[in-house]
Amino acid sequence: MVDRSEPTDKVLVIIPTYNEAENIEPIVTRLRTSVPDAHVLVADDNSPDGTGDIADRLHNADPEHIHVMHRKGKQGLGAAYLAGFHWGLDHGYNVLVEHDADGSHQPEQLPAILEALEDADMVKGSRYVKGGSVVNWPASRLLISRGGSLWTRMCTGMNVKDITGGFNAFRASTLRAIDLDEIASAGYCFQLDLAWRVAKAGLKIVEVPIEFIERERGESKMSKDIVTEALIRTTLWGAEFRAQQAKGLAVKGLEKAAPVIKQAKQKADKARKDA
Ligand SMILES: Nc1nc2c(ncn2[C@@H]2O[C@H](COP(=O)(O)OP(=O)(O)O[C@H]3O[C@H](CO)[C@@H](O)[C@H](O)[C@@H]3O)[C@@H](O)[C@H]2O)c(=O)[nH]1
Repeated sequence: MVDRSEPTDKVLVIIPTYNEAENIEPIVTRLRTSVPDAHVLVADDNSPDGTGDIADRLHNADPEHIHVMHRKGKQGLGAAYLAGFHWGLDHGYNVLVEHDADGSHQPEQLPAILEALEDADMVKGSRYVKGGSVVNWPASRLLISRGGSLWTRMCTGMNVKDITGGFNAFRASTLRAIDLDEIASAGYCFQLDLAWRVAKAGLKIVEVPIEFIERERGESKMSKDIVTEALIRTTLWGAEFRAQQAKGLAVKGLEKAAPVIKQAKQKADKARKDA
C-alpha cells in the first residue's frame, strides 16, 4: 500500500523529447521558475534536430537541477518515461511528474497538481473536468482524445475523465506499488496503461483542471499506430475487467448461497436419520 505520510519534497519532472529543439529551453525555463525546487530530467531519443545538445547546454548551466538522459533512438514516449521513472526512483525522488516539452502543458499549473498529490496517489492534469480546457485543437483531434477517454472508461470502469492526458504526478510509492516492468505500451497508450494499473491497485487518482494549449512550434508525434495500440490494449483490459467482475459476482453468489445450501444439507441429513 501507498503511505501518504511519506514526504513529497523531492520532485522530478520528466520531459520526454523527440525533435523539440525549439521548445525545450522555454519549457525548462518556465518549469524552473514555477517550481524552483523541482529537478528536471530530459529524456531525449537522440533527436535528429539537436534537442539533446540543447538539453546538455541547459544541464551544464545548472547541473544541480537539470539532468539529461540520452537514449539510442526513437523508442516511443512510454519507453522514455519508463527509463525516466527508474532513474528518478534510483536517485531518491519521492514525486515524479510527466510533462510534455511542446508547451501544451503549462508549468505554472504544476503547483496545483503537486498540492493535490498531498491527498492522492496519482494526480492527472485534466482537460475534461470543470475548469479544464483545450485551446486550438482541431475538432478531429479533440474527438480522438475525448473518444479515447470515454472508450477506456467504458472498457475498464475507471472513473477518470481525461484518461489520455499526459500531465501527471505520482508519488514514488505509487510507481513502486505497480509493476512498471510489465508495461509494454509504447505510444500515448502508456498514459492509459499507467492510470489503469494505478486504479487496479486500488490507489487514489485525483483530477485537477488544466488548460491544454496546442503546440505552436514543431510537430505532434500522434500517428495511426498510436491509436491502434490504444484500441487493442483497452479492449483487452476491458475483457480482463469484465472477467474480474464476473468472478466477483460468482464469488458473491456463492457466499450468499452457502448458508442456504448448508441448511438444506442439514435438513436432508436430519430427514435421512429420522427415516
Ligand atoms: N523520448 C521520446 N519522446 C517522445 C516520443 N514521442 C513523443 N515524444 C514526446 O512526448 C511529448 C508529447 O508528444 P506530442 O507528439 O507532442 O503529443 P501531443 O500530440 O501533443 O499529445 C497529447 O496527447 C497525448 C495522448 O493523449 C498525451 O499523452 C500528451 O500528453 C498530450 O496530451 C513531447 O514532448 C514529445 O517530444 C518518443 O518516441 N521518444
